Amino acid sequence: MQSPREYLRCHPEALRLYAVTDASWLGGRTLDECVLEAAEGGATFVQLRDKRASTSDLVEQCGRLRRVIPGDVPFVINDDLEAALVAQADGVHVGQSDAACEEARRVLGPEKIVGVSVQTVDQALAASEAGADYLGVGALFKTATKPEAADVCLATLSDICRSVDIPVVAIGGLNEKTVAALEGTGVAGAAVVSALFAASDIRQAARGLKSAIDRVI
Ligand SMILES: Cc1ncc(COP(=O)(O)OP(=O)(O)O)c(N)n1
Ligand SMILES: Cc1nc(C(=O)O)sc1CCOP(=O)(O)O
Ligand SMILES: [Mg+2]
Repeated sequence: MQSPREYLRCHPEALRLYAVTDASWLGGRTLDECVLEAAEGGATFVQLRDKRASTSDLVEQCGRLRRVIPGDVPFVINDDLEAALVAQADGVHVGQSDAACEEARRVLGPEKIVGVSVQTVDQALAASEAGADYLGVGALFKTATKPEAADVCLATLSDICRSVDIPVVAIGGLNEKTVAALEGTGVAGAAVVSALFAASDIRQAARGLKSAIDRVI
C-alpha cells in the first residue's frame, strides 16, 4: 500500500482545498460533522488544528475524525508530533516556532507527510532541503482566525513557489473571492479555516471554494 508521503508525491492536487480545523468557528456543531461536510463538499486535505488541546485530546479527536475523512484525503495534525505518532495520522504540520522539520521526520519516519510553514524564500529552501513534503505560506490576507500572523505578499509567495520543487499552499484570509489573487503564483492549493468552518452550510462553502480554486490553479 502507498504511504501517505508517496500518495502526496503522486497526487499534489490533494492540496487544492486544504481544510484546517478550528473549534472556535463551529458554533455548537461537532467537529466530526463539520469535517464530514467539508470532505463531502470537496475538501482534499485536512489538518486538525486545536491550539488548546492536549496531546491525548488530539489523539482522541484524530481517531474520531479518521472515521469521517475519506481514505484518499490526507489527514495531518498541527504542531504535536507525539499526537501524530500515537494517532497514526498521515503526518504533521510544523511552523518556524515548532519542532524542526528534521525532528518531525526523525520521529514520524520516511512514510509520513511533513508540512512546514514558511514566510521567506530562505526558509522555504531550508525546509525543502530538510525533507518537507509541502510548504504553507501566509498570511496572504488579514484574518480573524490568527490576527497575529505575519503578512506575506503575493510576490513573495510567487518567489517561494519558483524556488522549490515541492508543492506550496497559501493560507490566511482565503475565501471564494480572495483565492482569485492566487492565479499565476504557482501554488498547489489554498488552506482555509473560517471560509469553511464558520460557514452555516459547510458542504456548500467547500463546493464554492473548490470551484473557485479550480478556476485559478
Ligand atoms: C497549511 C498551513 N500553513 C501554515 C500554518 C501555520 O503554521 P504555524 O506557523 O506553525 O502556526 P500555527 O498554525 O501552529 O498557529 C498551518 N497551520 N497550516
Ligand atoms: C492557521 C493559520 N496560519 C496562518 C499563517 O499565516 O501562517 S494564517 C492562519 C489562519 C487562517 O485562517 P482563515 O482561513 O480563517 O483566514
Ligand atoms: Mg505551528
